[in-house]
Amino acid sequence: MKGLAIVGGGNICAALLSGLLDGDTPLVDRDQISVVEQLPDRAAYLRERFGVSTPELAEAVRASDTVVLMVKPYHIEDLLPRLAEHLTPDHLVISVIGGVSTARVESDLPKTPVVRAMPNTAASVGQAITAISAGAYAEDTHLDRAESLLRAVGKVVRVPETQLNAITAFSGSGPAFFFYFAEALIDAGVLLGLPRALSEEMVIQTAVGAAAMLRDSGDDPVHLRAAVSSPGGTTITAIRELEKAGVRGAVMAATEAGRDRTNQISEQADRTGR
Ligand SMILES: NC(=O)C1=CN([C@@H]2O[C@H](COP(=O)(O)OP(=O)(O)OC[C@H]3O[C@@H](n4cnc5c(N)ncnc54)[C@H](O)[C@@H]3O)[C@@H](O)[C@H]2O)C=CC1
Ligand SMILES: O=C(O)[C@@H]1CCC=N1
Repeated sequence: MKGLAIVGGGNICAALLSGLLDGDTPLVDRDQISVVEQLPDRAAYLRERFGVSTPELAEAVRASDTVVLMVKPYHIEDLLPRLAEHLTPDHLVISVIGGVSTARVESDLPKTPVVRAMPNTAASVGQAITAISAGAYAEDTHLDRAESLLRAVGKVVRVPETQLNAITAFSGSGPAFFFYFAEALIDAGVLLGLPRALSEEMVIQTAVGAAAMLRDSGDDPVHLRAAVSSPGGTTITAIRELEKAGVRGAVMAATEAGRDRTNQISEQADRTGR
């Protein structure tokens, strides 16, 4: 890689930078990374925290062959025409922008290879799952380039772009759903009379243990839950309450709502295209 330019230095950018640069053997040389961030205080934080440079757009694009877009969907109308002025035929654009299609990004750029990617914030600890799709001008070599970058911060799967709006609301948002459940369980421990710090410690380690079992045991969640649920015991008694409250249906409805919101963002973005 010649250099990596990231445009938009917010939460997902910080997660990617943590995953790439933290640790004893950084996966990418920090001298090769520049972040274009419009808020001066945020740019200063990124320089201080990650040791990356924060130049203007033109300079960052000139010093790179890969440009990662990490702005909000409503930022693209202003950004893409300015980006187009600085791109060369050697550039690959990786767009992480939720709900914005490769066709919409391409519509403001000069026949540029675009790969759309949906990671999640677990990139910060090298445990993301990222789905990627190629745009009209991206070839396998471009997908390979995007994959090798994103593999440095977790797993990568290649999917048809038609699945990416669902995936945005599913694994893109996914960590938030697990954090939400952890929050609820910590409060539940407090309700049962445990000190909050102890409840938090127990919930975090229980989540880590359950995640490791899901990944490593070779068993599916149904069997793993059955093995915790003794006949006539405490677990099944508690699970009945989750079923009565419709938690399973609520999870499905929540992801549908997220997917619908992503579709709405896509339509709004398409209306601003050329
Ligand atoms: N936060 C997450 O977990 C994930 C976010 N995404 C996607 O990543 C994108 C960014 O999300 P967040 O980081 O959460 O948002 P954020 O609001 O934290 O960060 C966006 C940053 O872009 C900057 N920015 C906007 N326009 C700019 C421009 N023209 N030049 C330079 N900087 C500019 C803003 O000042 C802000 O710091 C969104 O499109 C979102 O859908 C994708 C996967 C996961
Ligand atoms: O909430 C959002 O819009 C973004 C997309 C996926 C995760 N965060």
